[in-house]
Amino acid sequence: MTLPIINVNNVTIEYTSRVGFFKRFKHKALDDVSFEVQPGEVFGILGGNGSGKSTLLKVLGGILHPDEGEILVKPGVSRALLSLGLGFNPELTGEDNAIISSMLNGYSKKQAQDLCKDIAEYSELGHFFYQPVKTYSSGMKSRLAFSTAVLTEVDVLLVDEVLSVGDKKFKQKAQETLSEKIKGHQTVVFVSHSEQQVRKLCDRSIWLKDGVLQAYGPTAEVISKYNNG
Ligand SMILES: Nc1ncnc2c1ncn2[C@@H]1O[C@H](COP(=O)(O)OP(=O)(O)OP(=O)(O)O)[C@@H](O)[C@H]1O
Repeated sequence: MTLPIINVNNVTIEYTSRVGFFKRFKHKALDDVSFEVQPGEVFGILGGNGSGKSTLLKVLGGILHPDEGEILVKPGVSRALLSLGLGFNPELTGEDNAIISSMLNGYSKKQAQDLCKDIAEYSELGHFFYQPVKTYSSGMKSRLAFSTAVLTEVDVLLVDEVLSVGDKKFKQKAQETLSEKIKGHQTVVFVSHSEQQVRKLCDRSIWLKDGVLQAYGPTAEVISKYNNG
């Protein structure tokens, strides 16, 4: 077996929220979670509402840092998180957000500006591409997020339900592009409520329940446990 591209070791994330002037509520969104993602594989994260899937994706994307445990990413590996409404500055235009995203992924300003033309075309946002993101609908934000992440070459794509919004035509185009990337051995970590999508796309998967890992391995086996549990 090759060396993992991402190694998740005993990761725990605890959210603290204020529930009154003197009271705080603590909740473990992830509890001692461990698994590995191999280069070139499509890895699925299954689980019901509130099970910790999006939190885990944010940890994998380096946006959240574990309270306990660690995440080891192979040196030099770039990651992009495709998630609705995350990471965009609402005051900036789609164009500026796309440029910043690509530059955060290691592109020079000139390279990012060149790529921007492709992102504008792929996203089919028309003149809205040059308007502030706060004027976008959720479907338009998802188009911008998908187009930016998928056209910027990154080593690991972290996909969070982005494919579930947008109109039928764009959704189909997005799925075809993702399939092409997968055929080209793109590493993808994929969160979905849809068992069929995970079954179709993912080699291996995990199932999370209340932040705790219930199953880890080949997707068919994980789905069978998910359905019985
Ligand atoms: N910023 C936050 N502050 C406090 N609690 C949070 C926060 N974000 C998430 N949680 C809690 O952490 C748990 C896991 O949330 P998360 O969004 O990761 O779940 P999920 O599996 O992605 O859910 P869904 O399928 O509904 O999108 C939930 O109980 C949620 O209420």
